[in-house]
This record gives sequence, C-alpha cells and structure tokens, in this order.
Amino acid sequence: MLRIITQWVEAQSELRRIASRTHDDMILNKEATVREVLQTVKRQGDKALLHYTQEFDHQTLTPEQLRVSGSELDAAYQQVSKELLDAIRLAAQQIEAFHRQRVPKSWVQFGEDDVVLGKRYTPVDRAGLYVPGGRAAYPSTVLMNAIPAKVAKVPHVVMITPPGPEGKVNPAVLVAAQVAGVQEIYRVGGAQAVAALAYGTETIPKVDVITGPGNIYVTLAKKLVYGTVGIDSLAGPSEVLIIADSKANPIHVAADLLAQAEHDPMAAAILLTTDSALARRVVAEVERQLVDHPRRTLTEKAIAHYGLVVVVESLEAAAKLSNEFAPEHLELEVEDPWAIVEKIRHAGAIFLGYSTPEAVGDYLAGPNHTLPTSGAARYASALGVETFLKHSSLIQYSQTALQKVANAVNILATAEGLPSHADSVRKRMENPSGEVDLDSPL
Ligand SMILES: NC(=O)c1ccc[n+]([C@@H]2O[C@H](COP(=O)([O-])OP(=O)(O)OC[C@H]3O[C@@H](n4cnc5c(N)ncnc54)[C@H](O)[C@@H]3O)[C@@H](O)[C@H]2O)c1
Ligand SMILES: N[C@H](CO)Cc1c[nH]c[nH+]1
Ligand SMILES: [Zn+2]
Repeated sequence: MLRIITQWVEAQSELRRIASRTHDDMILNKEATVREVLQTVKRQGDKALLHYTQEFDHQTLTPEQLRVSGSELDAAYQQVSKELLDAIRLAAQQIEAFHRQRVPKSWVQFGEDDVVLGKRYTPVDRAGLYVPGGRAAYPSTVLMNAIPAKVAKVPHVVMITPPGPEGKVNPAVLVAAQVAGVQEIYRVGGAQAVAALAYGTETIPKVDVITGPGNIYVTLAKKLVYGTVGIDSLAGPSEVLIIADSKANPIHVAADLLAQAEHDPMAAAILLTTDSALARRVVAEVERQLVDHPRRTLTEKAIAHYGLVVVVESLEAAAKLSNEFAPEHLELEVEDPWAIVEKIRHAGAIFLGYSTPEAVGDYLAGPNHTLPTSGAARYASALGVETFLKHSSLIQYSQTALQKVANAVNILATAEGLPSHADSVRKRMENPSGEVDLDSPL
C-alpha cells in the first residue's frame, strides 16, 4: 500500500531513505558477496563463472557453452514474431538517429604565435555491454547499449547477459544484438559477469569500459571494478518520480508508478502532487491495478518499501524535493511542464506533459534508457556515445610562444620545487635551434 505524507520534513527524510536504499543495502549485506565473486573470478576464470552460474542462476554450463553460438544466433530469428522484429527495428532506428545528433568531434584551434590547441576523440578499444536478464529480458537495453558503442566506432564490442531457463538466452535479446551489430555474446550474469569483463577469463576478453544497467549485485560489482576498467554510471534498480497537478489522470499516474516498480523489489516509485484528492485516487488506483498484475509479488514489495506519495504546497516545492532526490526518471504531469523544467536541476531523463509516459523513453523515443539511479543523477548522465569515447588534449607551441611564457613557467615550477620542469623550458631558450655540439664533452 502506498503511503501518503503531507509533512515537509518527513517527506525529505523518506526521500533520503529511498535514495540511499542501494547504498545501505550494498554496504550492509551484499558487498562481501560481491567482493568474493570478483576475487574468485579474477583467480579462477571460467571455472568460477560456471560455479557462480550454477549457484545464482541455477544453470549448468560447460566452458564451451559460455559463448552463444552462431547457430543459436541464427535460430533466434525464427523464435521472434514479425511484429516484435519490426518493433525492435523501429526502436533501433530511433535510438540511432538520436545518438547521431551530437557526436563529439575532434577540434583544433590556431592561436597567436602559431600555438595550436585542441582535443582529439578516440573510441575505447573494447567495450563490454551488460544486459540484465534476471527478472525480465531486456532487448531494449541491448539497443540502448550497443547503438551508442557502434556510433562511437568501438572496434570490439562484446555483450554479456545471464542465461535463462535451460541455459538459453532470450531470443529477442539475441535478435536485438544482431540488429545492433553485436555478434560476440556470452551467457553469464551478475557480479561474475562484470568480473569477467573487468579481468578477462580464458573465454571472455577483458574490456576497457563496462556499460549497462543491472540489479544491486551488478551495480555494486561495477562500482568495485571502476578503475580497473571504466564504467558508464551506477544504473541500478529503476526509479520514477512524478510531479502531478490536479489535472493529471490518476489512472495514468498509477500505471506509470507501477511501470517502474515492476522492474525490481528495490525499484522506487514516488508521486509529488499539489492535489490531495489526486493523491488518494492514485493510491486506490495502484491497488486496483495490482490485483491482476502478473508481477504482483515483486511489484508490491517495491511499492511497500520504496513507494511514496507526498502532498506538497506548490509545484515549486515539488521541484525542490525532486532536486534533493535526483531521480532516474522524472515525469512532469502538469499543465505547463516547460515552466517547471526550468526549476529542475538533477534528473536522468525528464518526461514532459500528460501524454508522455516514461515507457516511451524506455523503448523507442530515442534518448538512452540507461540512466543514473540512487541520487547519481546529481553528478552523472545517461549512457551515450561519449561513454565510449575519450579525448586527448593537443598542444603545440612555437619557439616565440614558448619564449613569452618561459618566465611564468619558471616561477610556477620554482614555487612547486620542481627544477627540471623549469629547466625543460629554460634550456630551450638557451639553445633555441636545438643544435647539439657533438665535440663538446658531455
Ligand atoms: N537504471 C537503468 O538504466 C536500468 C535500465 C534497465 C533495467 N534496470 C534495472 O536492472 C535490474 C535488472 O535486474 P534483474 O535482476 O532482472 O537482472 P540482472 O541481470 O541485473 O541480475 C541478475 C543476476 O544477478 C545475480 N544474482 C541474483 N541473486 C543473487 C544473489 N543472491 N547473490 C549474488 N548474485 C545474485 C545472478 O547472477 C543473476 O544472473 C533491475 O533492477 C532494473 O530495475 C535499470
Ligand atoms: N525503465 C528501465 C530503466 O530504469 C528501462 C527499461 C527497459 N525495459 C523496460 N524498461
Ligand atoms: Zn522500465
């Protein structure tokens, strides 16, 4: 049952509790397990992957079965309907069009005295895409990860996803991978999959960056291997925060809350509204929609632990609470959403207006659905092409330009007690031609 609260201080404290749900859980219960999984995979490679796949996914695999075979990839096309294939293709086109919009470009700038400055973007050599598969199969997440990697021109992309019943990977996931151009797929999930990508095993290549969302084990593993490899962001259990006014439709608001709650018992679903009647209607409607819900047990858990309705005085107050929470998804179900968006400072993705359910963003609007959770939207952003790129700074100085700054470099280097830094400039001033007298004693 969703709780309604009206007190500002209580709302702030409840929102803090919900935002920190993954940190608390991570630290108290799961971190030890994940550390052990990471260490064991690092030491034992494939053997550990098979062991943990048995323990956590209840599937018995041989090392040869870790990689999804060509015949399994071909067969997947026979197992999805034409409608599903068409929907995957439509989503792929829209996601690609969006991600091609603003690809960072290398640049150089020519300044006074022939100084050249710039940035050169290059893709990582190898990317590892995590596609969740514990409680649901996510062909959409395949597209959201693989398409930006492709647009960034990453030369080697591998995908990793947990095995389902009978060790099989969901055929829609395999089809989406092929539509997005990923052929190298391994069936392993959880922290053990992240470890394989970070350290490499006999079968699975080590990568430079790991992207993709996942449950608490996956998210904690990504956090722990950061540094050995790059990661996109901490995209953990899903969350939605809805700001609604009196004109919002309670049936739609309830459906949107449940759409995120149904991902995971640790998902969060929050409504901030200026209308106490709407608050009550949404609570009743959530109950009603849960009655025949196919994922009722896990969705109810999420709603009971991390669901909340807050009645606020104004939309400005709602925006303030939302900024404190920094949600993964923010829906503005209000009459003039563009007036409120001005006040929003932290959110992974913002959905504007009554007819923009968050689910269009999950599947095919174009922007990425892999987004920071648990307050990480304060400092992180959606997965994108730039996640797979890094840039090198470019700096070229002429002798004249160097001369002009020599004194300032000398002063700074002396202040830092680093004489060779000063010498590296001074010696070029003393010997501008760079000629070496080979007859003089060394
Ligand atoms: N933030 C985002 O952008 C975004 C996008 C899509 C999905 N999601 C989230 O991704 C998650 C998907 O979770 P999922 O569970 O369906 O799939 P998952 O693939 O993330 O996790 C399943 C794996 O967890 C491991 N695991 C399960 N129980 C374990 C235990 N007790 N100990 C150790 N390991 C264990 C298993 O190895 C299993 O393969 C959800 O939380 C969903 O909300 C987030
Ligand atoms: N809402 C998820 C991100 O938190 C993404 C997703 C994929 N499929 C359905 N939803
Ligand atoms: Zn979703």
